[in-house]
Amino acid sequence: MFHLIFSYYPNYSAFSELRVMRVKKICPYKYIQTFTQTHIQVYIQPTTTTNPQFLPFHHSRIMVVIKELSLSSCILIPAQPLTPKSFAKFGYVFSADEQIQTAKTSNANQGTAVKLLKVAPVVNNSSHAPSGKLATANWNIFRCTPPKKYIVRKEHDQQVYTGRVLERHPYSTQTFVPMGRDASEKAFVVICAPNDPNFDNLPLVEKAEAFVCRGDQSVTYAAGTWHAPMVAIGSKGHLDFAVLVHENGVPNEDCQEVVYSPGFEVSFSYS
Ligand SMILES: NC(=O)N[C@@H](O)C(=O)O
Repeated sequence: MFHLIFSYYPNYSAFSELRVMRVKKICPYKYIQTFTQTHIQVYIQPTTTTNPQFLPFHHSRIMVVIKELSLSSCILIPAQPLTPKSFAKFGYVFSADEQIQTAKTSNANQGTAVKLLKVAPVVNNSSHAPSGKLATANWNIFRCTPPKKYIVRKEHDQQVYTGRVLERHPYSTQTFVPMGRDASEKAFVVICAPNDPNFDNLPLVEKAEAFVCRGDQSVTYAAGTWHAPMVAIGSKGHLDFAVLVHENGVPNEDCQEVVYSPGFEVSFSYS
């Protein structure tokens, strides 16, 4: 009997070479990393020695690829600095230093805190989901490792990240709050694309935009906004995010993905 512990959908034939693997004490995650950003399924065959605590994924996680698209030409997206204004078409940014001048505020904590009110929405539209299964608000933590394999350093400190996936959470906002990073750091890159009304509201990747984000900025993707999986940058190792999203456990309603071949490129710099 096999357990599905991590499920991505293949977008190339290598998946057919995937062997069902016996879990030893290696982390199957390393196995997943041998694939590029595509979708694969990794099964395990529990053995008597398999101790659940060694299983990195205690439950199956289905990412549903709704489309695989070929790009006829390379798309290069120059990243811009993230600000509430520059990101407004895709969602919301909260960053105390930027919003303390503009947000509605009140006193709190017996006068020892300034409370910035309603700096970003929290949306749960799961009542409109086909399954009718209501989602719960979940705080998850994403420990993001910079995808060094997909970032190439060019001349003049230019970095180019190649991404191949855009995804959306059709019925929920998703907020990423970086933890433990300084306002002075360029800590992560977010990539978003508008819907293409002429193509089933799939991403209009030619109009995608990218944003370099500081360590004190949080982003909220509006419900249904196409975005790339989080891209941590820099040389400080992993970047942890507290992530708020509504999930009902129905894969196609929690997260839909579009996979591109070849990928799109995002240029950014650390200076
Ligand atoms: N790809 C991926 O993990 N996306 C996350 O936003 C998620 O939890 O769905």
